[in-house]
Amino acid sequence: MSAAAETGAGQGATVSARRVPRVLSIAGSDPSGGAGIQADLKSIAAVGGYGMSAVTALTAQNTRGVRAVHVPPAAFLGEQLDAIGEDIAIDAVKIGMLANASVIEVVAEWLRRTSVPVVVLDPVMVATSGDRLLDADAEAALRELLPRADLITPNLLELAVLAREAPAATWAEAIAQAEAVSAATGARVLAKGGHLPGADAPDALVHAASATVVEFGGARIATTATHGTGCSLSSAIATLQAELGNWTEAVDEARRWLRESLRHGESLEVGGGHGPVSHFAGLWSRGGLRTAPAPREIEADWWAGIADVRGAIDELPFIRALADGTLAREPFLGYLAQDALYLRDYARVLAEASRLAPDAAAQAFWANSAHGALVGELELHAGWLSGGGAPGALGVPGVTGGAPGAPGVTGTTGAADAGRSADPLHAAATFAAEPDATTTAYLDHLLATGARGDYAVLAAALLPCFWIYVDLGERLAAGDFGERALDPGHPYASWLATYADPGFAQATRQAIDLVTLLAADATPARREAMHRAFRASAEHELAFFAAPLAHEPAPRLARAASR
Ligand SMILES: Nc1ncnc2c1ncn2[C@@H]1O[C@H](COP(=O)(O)OP(=O)(O)O)[C@@H](O)[C@H]1O
Ligand SMILES: Cc1ncc(COP(=O)(O)OP(=O)(O)O)c(N)n1
Repeated sequence: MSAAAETGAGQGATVSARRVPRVLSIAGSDPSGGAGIQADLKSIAAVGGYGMSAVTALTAQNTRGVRAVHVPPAAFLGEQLDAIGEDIAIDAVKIGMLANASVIEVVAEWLRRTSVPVVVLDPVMVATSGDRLLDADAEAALRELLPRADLITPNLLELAVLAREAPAATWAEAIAQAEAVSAATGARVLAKGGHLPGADAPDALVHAASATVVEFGGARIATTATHGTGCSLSSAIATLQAELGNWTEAVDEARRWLRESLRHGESLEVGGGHGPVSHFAGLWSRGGLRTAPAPREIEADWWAGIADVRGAIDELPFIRALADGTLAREPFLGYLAQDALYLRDYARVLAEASRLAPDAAAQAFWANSAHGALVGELELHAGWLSGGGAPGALGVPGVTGGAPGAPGVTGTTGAADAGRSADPLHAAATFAAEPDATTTAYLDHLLATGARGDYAVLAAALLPCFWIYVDLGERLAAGDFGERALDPGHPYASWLATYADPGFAQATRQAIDLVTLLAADATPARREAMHRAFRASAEHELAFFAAPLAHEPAPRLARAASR
């Protein structure tokens, strides 16, 4: 029967799924880190569990073999088990090396009075090196313990001992032995083909009570790094069973993880014998090793990373002339005409972000921003472009329009107050101009980012339009560009007022929080892609501000250091 064919008969449905299962390994110590409790704790963590360990025995071993075994008094194992069990709810137990009959008795007695939902028993008898890890006279005690397990995971030689037969020479014989052991104990048995000769390394989950045999195929991986594979597999299965509550799925996933770890074992270069598997290879390659930066760190880092762009914007003749009121009307209106064209498509990209957003709050935020960019902003533009005059006055109530390109704004604008444009979105003058090369380049960047469909990267690309304008507005309002910008008689007073709009500042705060949270949760590669998109948009902002007075010498960009 294939894994997919099993219907779930006898799947151990009593197990309640737990996101981070608390898993106890009762096993021996391998100081070389490849087998025993060391392998168990790594395996439990690697597949998503919280690992604990009660040590049955200390071995002196490395990748070449076992040199000595020391078994502390069994009563001390009992103390370890009680200390854990009396304080911590245990979702699964994995049992490994038990050393002798006294140790087995302590474990059996503890299991009798402890309710553990998942018990996986790896009946460790002899290491691959040939060294004994269980006293010969302890086999009978081990047999007594077997029915306490939900799953037993013997290798080929251990299976033969448990079945009281000669080691299986074929895979079919191994499955037959596993059926016999399952029938005798009531437990599931995982027959393992690791010690079989041949190109395949199959496993089979055998359950006599439900007459099911689920086979897991797989080519043998050519590696010497097989030390501790049995320990690692059984711990991973215990953890995954506690999480998934389905033996077939737990074994399937544990095997997929083990095979990936086996493939990377040799690259660890641990020891000259049979080295360990690389328990975290998959996590290391997929998740990265460094702790992700917090949203606030990303905010500071990205902002510092465009210090050069912001500095260059501050020095632009357009910004300086806008601030001190000397900007001629023609370049100002030219700027507004391009900004109107920009906003029309920027709103489309905001709407695309809303479409891609994974939750309702983000969806509403981007949709509201798209609406604000179209309605609030374009009304303001239309007022200037159709009438050619300054709409409204500084501080007109209800003027909640943001800066050019600033979304997230609503309310009556100066243009509406001036009554010049009843329907700005259709006012011919608003969109009369052709987009110039700078506007086209910025929009191409945003539209292409939107079309690629990566929500986080798109959100990062949209952010500079909020952030740079609000920063500029706050500093203009604070007089950083000269007192003239605060003068109600300034020719562009009502326009400058929109830069410092509190509603826009609030929307910008939301956008920063949203994007930096996405970046903190992203993989390093994705975070980097977000950062690149953010930086590119910031550079487009600079070009956009420079364009109206492009004949003036543009400031040079001295790129700021960024992480
Ligand atoms: N070279 C290999 N390639 C692929 N899988 C392997 C290899 N060696 C062992 N395994 C797998 O590792 C797990 C442990 O098996 P095994 O080595 O038989 O047990 P033990 O480590 O208890 O002796 C099984 O899932 C087995 O199929
Ligand atoms: C302390 C300790 N426990 C168990 C083993 C056996 O490990 P296992 O996973 O069965 O694999 P091999 O190392 O025997 O291939 C051990 N060596 N030490």
